[in-house]
Amino acid sequence: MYQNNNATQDKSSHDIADIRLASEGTKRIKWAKSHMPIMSSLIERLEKDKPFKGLTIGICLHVEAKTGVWMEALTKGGATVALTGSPGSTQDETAAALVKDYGVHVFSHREETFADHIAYCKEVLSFNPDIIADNGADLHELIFTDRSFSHLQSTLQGATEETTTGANRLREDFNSDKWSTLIINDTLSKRIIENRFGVGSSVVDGIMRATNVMLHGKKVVVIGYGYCGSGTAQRLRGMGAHVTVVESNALTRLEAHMEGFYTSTLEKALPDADMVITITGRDNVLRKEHFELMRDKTIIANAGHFQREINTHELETMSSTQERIRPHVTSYQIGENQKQLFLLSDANLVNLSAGDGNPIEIMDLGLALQTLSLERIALDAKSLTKIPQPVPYDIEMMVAELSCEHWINH
Ligand SMILES: NC(=O)c1ccc[n+]([C@@H]2O[C@H](COP(=O)([O-])OP(=O)(O)OC[C@H]3O[C@@H](n4cnc5c(N)ncnc54)[C@H](O)[C@@H]3O)[C@@H](O)[C@H]2O)c1
Repeated sequence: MYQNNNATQDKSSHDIADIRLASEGTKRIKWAKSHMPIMSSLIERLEKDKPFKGLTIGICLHVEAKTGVWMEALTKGGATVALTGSPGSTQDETAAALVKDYGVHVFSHREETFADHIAYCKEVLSFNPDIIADNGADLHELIFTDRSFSHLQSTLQGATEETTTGANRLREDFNSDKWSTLIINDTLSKRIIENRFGVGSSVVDGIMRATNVMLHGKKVVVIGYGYCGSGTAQRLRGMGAHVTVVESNALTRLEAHMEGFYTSTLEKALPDADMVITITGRDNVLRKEHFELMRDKTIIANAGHFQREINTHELETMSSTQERIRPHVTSYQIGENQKQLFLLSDANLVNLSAGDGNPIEIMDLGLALQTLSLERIALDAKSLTKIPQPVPYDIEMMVAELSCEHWINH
């Protein structure tokens, strides 16, 4: 078993589905790396410079092949890494490869529940990380709320946070001034390139893989027209769907209108929809009263960070039977007429659960932002103010220039 020098020694080193899947996972990671020129060049440099030597990094990010390339960058850069993912998005092959071939302490498996996820976040924090890289602020929350980890409030050198949801939680719920958290999602490059273009196309891909249904001519309601929702609405329109946007912010709704989308309220839009997608980052967006309005055979999916955008408990309670009819489709029978509603991927992020998540090249850019942010914290945390804040501008511009070099000028 891989020996970790910095972390607590008398604890399990990993918890994954099946170590025998490692060779398949290593192939996936190598395929991803072959399309990640920015990360490949960073890996070469970090292996020489070793900026993370002696440091333990605790990470929460989807355990999939592109993340695997990031793990290679951090371990070759000298770090001990403990990693967990999110419910529904873990590739068990990648998890096995990271444990066996990359020496990462992985706590994650495909079928994990949200309770498992929190237990795994605790496993990661029990390695006493010097730096954390978070996804949705679950690691941050534990450091602030669980006494077992409160000592990290004074020892942590810094953190990154990947998502819109995590950024909202850090600013609205925790308001920490104990260390700097660099918010990857605050960069325009992540918002525009990843959220708009990457999420837009991968959500369409995930829905098509999950259902195998045609999108042309379908009436699709997209709830939330932020960076991810607008990209998703655009890509769905490109596939021939008739898209209606439901957006709570008046200015953003106006933007959707100016882009030529129908805009409406849930009450008006749902009875006529073939498909409904939530992508807001907020809880309980779809509830009992909304399921009641939907017609027979409506397909429902979530692409926002947390499953709880859709109240699956209320959907279960109001249905007489539930049946998994395809690997990513559950049918709920509802009411006297036995209306069927189809929920994709148990309301987990449909692009990561039913598909492979964002295209590889897009995550080459996003993970370069992550890597350089962690390097800045490791080498120069004192230059950063101790609050949640954007990634330093020079890092964002460096990654944008590298992307131009590899995507356009090559
Ligand atoms: N699936 C993925 O791969 C992926 C990638 C990045 C981000 N995300 C997640 O997607 C979600 C959205 O991210 P974003 O960057 O687009 O955020 P954003 O803040 O840019 O947009 C969210 C939009 O939803 C609207 N909204 C909020 N509550 C609403 C409601 N009840 N009804 C209608 N509209 C509502 C807001 O006004 C806002 O315009 C977040 O949870 C984020 O973490 C997912």
